[in-house]
Amino acid sequence: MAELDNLAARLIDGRINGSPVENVVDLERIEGAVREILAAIGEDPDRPGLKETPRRVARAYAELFAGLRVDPAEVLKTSFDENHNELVLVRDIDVQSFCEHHLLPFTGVAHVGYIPGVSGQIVGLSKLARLVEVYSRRPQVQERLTSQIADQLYESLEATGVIVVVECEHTCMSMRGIRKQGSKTITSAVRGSLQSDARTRAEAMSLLRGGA
Ligand SMILES: Nc1nc2c(ncn2[C@@H]2O[C@H](COP(=O)(O)OP(=O)(O)OP(=O)(O)O)[C@@H](O)[C@H]2O)c(=O)[nH]1
Ligand SMILES: [Zn+2]
Repeated sequence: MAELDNLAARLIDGRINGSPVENVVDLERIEGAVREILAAIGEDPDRPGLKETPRRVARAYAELFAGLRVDPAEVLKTSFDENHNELVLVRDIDVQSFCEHHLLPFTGVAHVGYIPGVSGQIVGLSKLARLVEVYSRRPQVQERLTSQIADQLYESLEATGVIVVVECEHTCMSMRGIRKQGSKTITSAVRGSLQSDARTRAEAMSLLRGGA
């Protein structure tokens, strides 16, 4: 498992640096736990329809929680010196994560923007989406997901400012519990000049809401 500690994320295609993620988690342990859950809810884990289920769930979990084994800093390691000093914003990055309270999915979008630092270092746009992926593919709360993305970007790029807005629907609120469908939770994290300068922040907010 240690082999994964420093690998860059290749999570969007279900692989980490070319290795299927299922090769690096304890599949048998997950399988055993899933068998237990099936038995505990009153199912027969050995009936034909469920026989392969623990194995399938284990492989699915390996993929869904692969972000735990990836160093987010690695994702942003490749940067370019472009001398660009204004806002770069990628809107509507798909988010698929799991609330850590119920291990149920929450899904939606993330908008990620930054103003490069004095050195003008920029990163490939896909790296912003990969950063979202690394932090999403873990047991999460939406607030932490949002601030982790912002903090990593701020730190790794030595950015002047960062803005991250995440909008998600939580199935733990729609499928169970209070059962309210369609409600969206919106969280934001701003750092640096995007925190201290209201005008810059307002401009970024307008862009991420679809303005020009
Ligand atoms: N702040 C925050 N809360 C979340 C997130 N995901 C799930 N939750 C909430 O976590 C809380 C857990 O509350 P508990 O009272 O411990 O658990 P519960 O009895 O299952 O709560 P109910 O969902 O109200 O039935 C719930 O209110 C969930 O809505 C998240 O990303 N951020
Ligand atoms: Zn939940």
